[in-house]
Amino acid sequence: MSAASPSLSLTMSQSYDQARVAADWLCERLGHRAPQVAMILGSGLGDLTALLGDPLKVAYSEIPYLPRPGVAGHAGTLWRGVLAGVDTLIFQGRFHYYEGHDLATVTLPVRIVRCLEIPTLILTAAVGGIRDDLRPGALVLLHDHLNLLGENPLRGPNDERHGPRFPDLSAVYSARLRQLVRASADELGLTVTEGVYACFPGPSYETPAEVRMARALGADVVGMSTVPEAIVAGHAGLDVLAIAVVTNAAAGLGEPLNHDDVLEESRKAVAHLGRLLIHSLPRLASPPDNPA
Ligand SMILES: O=P(O)(O)O[C@@H]1C[C@H](O)[C@@H](CO)O1
Ligand code: HPA
Repeated sequence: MSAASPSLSLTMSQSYDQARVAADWLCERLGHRAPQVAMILGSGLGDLTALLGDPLKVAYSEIPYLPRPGVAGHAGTLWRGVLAGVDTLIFQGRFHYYEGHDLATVTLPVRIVRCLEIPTLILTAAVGGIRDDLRPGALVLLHDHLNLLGENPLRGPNDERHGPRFPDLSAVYSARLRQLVRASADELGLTVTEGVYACFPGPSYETPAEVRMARALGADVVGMSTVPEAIVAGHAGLDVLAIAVVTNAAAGLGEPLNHDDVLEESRKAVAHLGRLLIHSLPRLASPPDNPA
């Protein structure tokens, strides 16, 4: 049932059915009680799974309909365990549009999270920094995005089981969750800023002119993921937090780019991102009317 090669285009209803099958399969394998929080880990951030206590894991290749990630730094393992007392599901690795997948496949993990009835989704990503203060290692909470993919994962007939035809994305990145993380960062003495993510299709890094365009459009960071996942999560009514790790100055603003350097920088950031998650996760997992 799983595919190693890029998939053909799926309708939204087919992706709902696939997510339902995968979620039911995961309930049998990892337990029927819904985890409190789900995370999708970006390039080089896989070592965050070491924070999990009592971990259970399953290879993506075993999960119905999930392809194997084809990019270094994306292991392709799904974990369930306890992080700072919070029952957490972690996708160690994501699918990117540039790998050749359609956006339904890219966002299948998000649909699975919805089918598992997990209310809160934390997206993480490695990014290039455009804003002058964003040096490698900086953590940026996304408060908005520019979808420059030229595609939208919700294109095609809408399936109301997923969400409404015309979802409002004006608050897709939860202000409440961002505020909780900022409070945790303050208590830990960590610097965290906010910014706008511009999503390019990749796999080539942006040109300097594209980075200047993204800056002029209001972007603070650039990347090749996260936005399709956030759109689908917003459509499905999930509470979304997105944390970007700056791994490099965006093209034209620093050194030439390569993925090995991106991985090296994001692996370095695991330590402080991990501290931040350990501190903030109990608050993020608490219902708004019952703060931890
Ligand atoms: O999965 P993320 O967005 O963290 O990965 C970034 C974007 C490309 O896949 C890759 C470029 O180095 O890292
Ligand atoms: O500069 C970048 N551009 C796009 N994606 C990235 N992922 C890490 N750095 C970058």
